[in-house]
Amino acid sequence: MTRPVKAAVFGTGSWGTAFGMVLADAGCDVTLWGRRAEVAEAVNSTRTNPDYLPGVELPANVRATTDAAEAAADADFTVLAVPSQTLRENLADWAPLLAPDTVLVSLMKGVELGSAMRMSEVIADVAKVPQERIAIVTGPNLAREIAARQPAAAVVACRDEAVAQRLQVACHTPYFRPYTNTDVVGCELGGAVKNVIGLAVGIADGMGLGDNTKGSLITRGLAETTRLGLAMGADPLTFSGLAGLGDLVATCSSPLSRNHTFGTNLGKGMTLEETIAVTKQTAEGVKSCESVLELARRHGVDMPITETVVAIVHEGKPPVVAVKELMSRSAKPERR
Ligand SMILES: NC(=O)C1=CN([C@@H]2O[C@H](COP(=O)(O)OP(=O)(O)OC[C@H]3O[C@@H](n4cnc5c(N)ncnc54)[C@H](O)[C@@H]3O)[C@@H](O)[C@H]2O)C=CC1
Ligand SMILES: O=C(CO)COP(=O)(O)O
Repeated sequence: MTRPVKAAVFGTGSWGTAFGMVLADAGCDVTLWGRRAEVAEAVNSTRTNPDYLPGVELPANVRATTDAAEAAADADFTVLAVPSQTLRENLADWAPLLAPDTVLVSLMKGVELGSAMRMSEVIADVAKVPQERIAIVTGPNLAREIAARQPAAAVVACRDEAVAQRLQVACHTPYFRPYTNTDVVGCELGGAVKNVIGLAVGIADGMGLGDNTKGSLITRGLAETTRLGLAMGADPLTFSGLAGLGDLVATCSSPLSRNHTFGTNLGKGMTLEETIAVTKQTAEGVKSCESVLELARRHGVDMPITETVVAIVHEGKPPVVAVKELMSRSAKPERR
């Protein structure tokens, strides 16, 4: 008899835990690694993660540990679900513990500050594994909705299509429908930049602006994401798929999105410090807007919405002034 697929999930935040549940529902044996003993204990003794997914009962084939070696042992898939800006440091500790042929799976939607590396690049750099053994999961997947087993589609991307297909099987459930893609660059950029556009839409919502503004920001946000993607070798069609438009729509529409909510608080007039103080979870766009802008500059790509978000979040530009400036840019054809 073959043994069940084994998955280790590093990070017991809301998405690590919810995706662990998806893998378990798909038949995998799942071990969550968490930093805090009380979270691991709660998962093992009450089958819940009260800090991150209160009220959600986890399947019996999910357990948790604070011992990284124990989590990593024999894992077919090693899933990484920590904040993008701590991944390098975290993975440096875990790399010596990884099972020899494990596939590393990134759930993260950010770009590293300083290096402007995508998460799959950070993984390759730190764990010294080829891109063919690195996959990502992305798409419109708000953790709380997935944890409620509401239907959603997703993308599993890997340069090696056979590896993407293995992961697709490992996380396919009646409520979670993953599609494969080999355009890792496009899928990762879609996930990271949608957080920046989610901040912009949140700011507009907080200012009391309506759905025309939202529709315009989503569409022009997708246009600047696609421009960057093309310059970086991505397939432009990826951006009209789940990793692009799909995730952008979910994030920009939902009060469950931390990036959207963060932007809304700023748009209502809270300062950056006040907004950070009330944000208990990772809002990747707050830091990644700077690394996305760095990528845009390196590749000579115009990303006016991203630039505006950086100016509001990090340079203290008042949203009202920023909107005026964005609207008074020189007129141009839509497709350029
Ligand atoms: N929550 C969601 O709906 C979704 C989140 N994502 C992405 O997944 C990634 C993780 O997000 P969430 O789980 O939602 O975040 P979260 O804020 O809920 O959890 C983050 C986890 O990382 C841990 N952590 C924080 N700092 C750490 C450090 N220095 N070292 C080790 N662990 C640390 C926290 O203890 C927590 O377990 C992000 O990149 C996010 O963009 C992607 C899709 C959906
Ligand atoms: O990526 C997400 C949904 O797909 C979650 O968005 P937030 O990180 O903004 O909550």
